Amino acid sequence: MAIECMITTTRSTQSMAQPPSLKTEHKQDDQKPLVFDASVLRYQTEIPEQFIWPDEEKPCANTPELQVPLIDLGGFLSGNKQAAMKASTIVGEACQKHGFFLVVNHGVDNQLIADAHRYMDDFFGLPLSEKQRAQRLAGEHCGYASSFTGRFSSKLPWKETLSFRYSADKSSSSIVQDYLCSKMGEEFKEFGRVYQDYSEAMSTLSVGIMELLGLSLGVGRAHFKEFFEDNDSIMRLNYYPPCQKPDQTLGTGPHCDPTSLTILHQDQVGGLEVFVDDKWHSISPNLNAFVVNIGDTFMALSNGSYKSCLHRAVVNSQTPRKSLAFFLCPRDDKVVKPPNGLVDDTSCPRIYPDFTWPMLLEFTQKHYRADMKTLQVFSNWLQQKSS
Ligand SMILES: C=C1C[C@]23C[C@@]1(O)CC[C@H]2[C@@]12CCC[C@@](C)(C(=O)O1)[C@H]2[C@@H]3C(=O)O
Ligand SMILES: O=C(O)CCC(=O)C(=O)O
Ligand SMILES: [Fe+2]
Repeated sequence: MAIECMITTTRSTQSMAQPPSLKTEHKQDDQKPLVFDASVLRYQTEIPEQFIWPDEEKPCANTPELQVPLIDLGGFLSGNKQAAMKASTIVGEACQKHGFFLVVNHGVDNQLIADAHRYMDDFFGLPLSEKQRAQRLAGEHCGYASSFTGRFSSKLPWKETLSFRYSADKSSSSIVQDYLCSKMGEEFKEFGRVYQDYSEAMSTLSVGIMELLGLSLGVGRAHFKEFFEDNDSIMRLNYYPPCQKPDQTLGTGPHCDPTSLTILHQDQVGGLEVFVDDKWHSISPNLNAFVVNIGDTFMALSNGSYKSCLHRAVVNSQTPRKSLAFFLCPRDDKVVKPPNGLVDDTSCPRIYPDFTWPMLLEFTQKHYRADMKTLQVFSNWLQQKSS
């Protein structure tokens, strides 16, 4: 394995040694703001230095494929007990190792998935000034972001994103459509409807997967299902334009999702990588499958037994890549603590303190450039604050 494919522990140890407030990165006032406009950048032979990643984090050639189980949800969703037991055992093994698995026969309409991809092409194909009608504002996590140019000044991701909030609360049945129309105009009504429907489908699927995770952890189907039934989640459209120097940059830098569960649909281009057994592995595209991964919040809910694993996305010089990510999050007031069945004072003591999702979200947004060990750093910070 090439040395640049390895991640040394030095970096994360250094991060943890400093108070999180020191890790906030500010843009220098005297710098001309950098703009990520793919329609302009594609005509340049070099890429701006802010997008060039350090050698030890650059993409590697010949990444091996990650062996992730393909879970057939068909039997489980239609109430077949044997299928449920089989699926929960396989999912449990994957979650203890790296937290990634694929689901097929998930019940989500293929036409809806295709529409969600098609409307992404329309949106990200708009001129920058039009996309900026939905500009993500400082300190917020929703809206349109062309890279993270306003937020960080180095190791910028080669991507554009459009993010919005989804709420499973009955009184918010058109929250996605209303938000997108309010930002982009009434002509985006159909666009908004597609992502409203898609987010709803993801919410339903994620609650189903929560039942499976509850079974696999031995706490029963109901516990996590009830915890997430009224979820207040985030939907993100990731668009990775082709890059003339794909070996120098990253589409999404190495990170663990701080959220609870991510359901990702990647197109046929490929680019998702996961860090397992000290090296990067790719997850091959499969249009019939969703890639599911455990996030930090669920790692805390499982008292550390299910892993939230480092992942990233690489880009290529030829083809734009798209992925649709639904980040499941609990309602704001829910206390994140593992069920009693997963805690034992002697054999399985609590690893993380109680917190709420807005606390962790604020931490990742305001105090820290979260990447490798967000949950651990956040947890140390909480414990230090309360002592
Ligand atoms: C680089 C990052 C952006 C992100 C926070 C993070 O440090 C790692 C994960 C990203 C993510 C994914 C889910 C939604 C989001 C708001 C979050 O909590 O974690 C985003 C963060 C972001 O875009 O600011
Ligand atoms: O695009 C991908 O494959 C990964 C995106 C991702 O990890 C994220 O948005 O959190
Ligand atoms: Fe992610």
